[in-house]
Amino acid sequence: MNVIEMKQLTKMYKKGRGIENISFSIKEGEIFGFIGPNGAGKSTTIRTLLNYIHPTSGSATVFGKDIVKNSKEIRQRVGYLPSEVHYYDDMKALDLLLYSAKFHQYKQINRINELAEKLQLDLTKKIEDLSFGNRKKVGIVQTLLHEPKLLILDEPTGGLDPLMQNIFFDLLNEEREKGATIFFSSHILSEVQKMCDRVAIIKDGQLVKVERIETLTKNNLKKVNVKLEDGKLFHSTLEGIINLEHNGDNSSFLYSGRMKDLLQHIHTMDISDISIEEPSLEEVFMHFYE
Ligand SMILES: Nc1ncnc2c1ncn2[C@@H]1O[C@H](COP(=O)(O)OP(=O)(O)OP(=O)(O)O)[C@@H](O)[C@H]1O
Repeated sequence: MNVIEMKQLTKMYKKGRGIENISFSIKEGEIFGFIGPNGAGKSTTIRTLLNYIHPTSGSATVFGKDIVKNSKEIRQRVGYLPSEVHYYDDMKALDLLLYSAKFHQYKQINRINELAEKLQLDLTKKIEDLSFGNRKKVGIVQTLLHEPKLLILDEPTGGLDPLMQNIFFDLLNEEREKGATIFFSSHILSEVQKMCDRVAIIKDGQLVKVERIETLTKNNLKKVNVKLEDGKLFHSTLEGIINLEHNGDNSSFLYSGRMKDLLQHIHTMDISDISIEEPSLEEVFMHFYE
């Protein structure tokens, strides 16, 4: 079953484009990444799905329900973490979270303490006295506390130190094991690579690609490192070679053509060392954005 389904979803702001004709679906139980640089349209897509802003055209469903007609029900069933969390500053973290639990008609109040303990969050403090990262933790507890079947997370790791990011990802894995579907946006590709089953890439408001993570990293593109004898530098005009860089007497590049062509091309060169490896998602991503 598709938990999220978008069909030609479009949002035009008065000042210009937000997103155009975005169509993709997310299946139940998937961890799905949404990747793109600043201003690409990730937040616009997410906010449209939750009906905080209205689509200009196209449609979408969450849990099979129309995002405009059934937005109240959808918001109640989803755990949504916005990229920037804004709260009533003079409330204590615990009071805010109790209020939130009530909104979701959630009764397991112990869970607030359990989550706060894992995230090392002091619930007795007022929101205004918390650092940016600790406010983010309040947002994370708020998002996870009612054990939603769908988590929609907009740049969830911003403000968390690397140790805390790992704790957060452990929490997400726990939710996934319980059967939750997770949709999260990021511009940090390594975390998407670590967590997600599939990824959608968005650029200038348009969908570039939806792909399984393995396919994306194995999709023909290779990272090649070469060292020539006598400290000579590698140069080539072979089609498919991009991003050639020299570091000392090492050369590296990305190659997107047939491997046979590359091997035929270099076999007469005085190569002293070579490695051909899978590129990182960052490198794959750069390739799409050339
Ligand atoms: N409220 C708004 N009014 C007008 N234009 C907006 C508004 N919000 C976003 N935009 C524009 O829509 C486009 C997409 O922005 P959006 O915030 O969705 O991108 P994003 O991928 O989430 O980026 P970021 O990572 O910076 O949050 C941008 O060109 C942005 O300037």
